[in-house]
Parts: sequence; C-alpha cells; structure tokens
Amino acid sequence: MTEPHVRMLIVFYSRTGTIEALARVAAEAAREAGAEVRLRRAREVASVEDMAKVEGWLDEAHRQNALYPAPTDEDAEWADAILFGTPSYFGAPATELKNYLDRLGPQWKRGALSGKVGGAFAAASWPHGGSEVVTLALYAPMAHLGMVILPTGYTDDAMLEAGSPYGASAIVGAGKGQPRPEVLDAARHQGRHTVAITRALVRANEMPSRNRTSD
Ligand SMILES: Cc1cc2nc3c(=O)[nH]c(=O)nc-3n(C[C@H](O)[C@H](O)[C@H](O)COP(=O)(O)O)c2cc1C
Repeated sequence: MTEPHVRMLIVFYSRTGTIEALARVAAEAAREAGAEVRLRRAREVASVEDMAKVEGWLDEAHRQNALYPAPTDEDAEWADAILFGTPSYFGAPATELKNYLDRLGPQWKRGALSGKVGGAFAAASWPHGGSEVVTLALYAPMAHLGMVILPTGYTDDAMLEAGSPYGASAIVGAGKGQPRPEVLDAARHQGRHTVAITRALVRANEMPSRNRTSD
C-alpha cells in the first residue's frame, strides 16, 4: 500500500536559536518519515528601536529571517499537521507566535483547520521556567481551531530523557548554545510521531479540511 502524502507545517519563534534548533531537527525527522515540511519563523512585532536595546536580537532576527520565510495563512490551510515552537516568556508563549495564531480568524470561521493534527514544543531558561505551561497554553488555540491535539506522551524514551508528556522541551540555563543531544532526540521523536499519527488520519479519510469541497 502506498503511504499517503503528509504535509507538515512547523511554525516557530526563536530569539537566540534554541527553538530554531528543535524546529530544524523535528523538520528533518518528519522529512525522513516521508512528510513534506514547511519550516516557518514567526516575525518580530517589536519595533527596531526596542529590538536594538537587547543585545544580539536584531542580528539574530536578520540571520533567521533570511533562512525561514514568514508563515502565511495559506501555509496553515495547506498543512495536515502543524507544530508550534515557542520560548517561555514569563511563562507565556512568545507574542510573535501568538500574533501568527491571532491572524487565523478567517480560517477559524471556515473551520479550515479543523481535523488537522497539532502539537507544540518549548524552551525555557530554567527547569520550572514555564516550558510545560507554554506548551499547554498553545493547546487552547488549537482546540478553538478544531485541531486534533497530539501530545507526545512518553511514546519514546527520548521523552523521558528530555521532553515532557506534552512535547519536546529544552532547558537552556543562563548561557546560550545548542540544546543537549537528548533534547534534540525528543524533538526528532515529536516530528516522527506527528507524521505517523497524521498519516493514519489521512489514510482513514479523517482529515475534514482535506475533504472540504466548498467554503
Ligand atoms: C522577555 C523574556 C522573558 C523570559 N521569561 C522566562 C521565564 O519566565 N522563565 C524562563 O525559564 N526563561 C525565560 N526566558 C528565557 C527564554 O525562555 C529563553 O531565552 C528561550 O527559551 C531560549 O529560546 P530561543 O533561543 O529559541 O530564543 C525569558 C526570555 C525573555 C527574552
């Protein structure tokens, strides 16, 4: 039997590269599992003047924005599965990512995302710095959009080592740098797992937004 084609959108916001690293390996693993992946970085909403007050922010934004297109509403409609990645900012998801979600009103109205698989992953400086909270916070908009929320659970040892039952999660500490290999494994697992479950729904013809014939 031919495997159904799975389309995955990964939308992330990352200021210093941690979430970017998780998003990249999740995308890589999803592609290896046969999915077509669009990797998109939500754009800044702060003014250039305010960004300039934070060391390195503008440089990182330029670097990452040259690599990843901004997410569009068409990306969300195209996808069968969407993974959202965000840092914890005072225990809440990044405004930049939320701003993308907040532009999906027309899609919500048409039920255009209903039945699509959704998941989230996060990063924080400290073990209790909010990575689980922000992952769960993203479940609410996914529910409003009618998505099939997919936690990772402990479906792989990688989630015991470095994830949470909700999704991959990086603790970066005071310094910056690449996430630990265990964290990258958890993100890879989340990418693969999301493709497997999405593929099953596509195969079962349980992807309402794919079957829609008119608005
Ligand atoms: C405005 C702001 C608020 C933050 N609040 C928290 C926090 O409440 N708890 C925490 O552990 N880390 C906090 N951090 C650290 C970020 O979560 C951390 O730098 C981020 O997860 C790294 O991801 P990135 O490299 O993808 O940007 C905050 C960072 C910023 C800029």
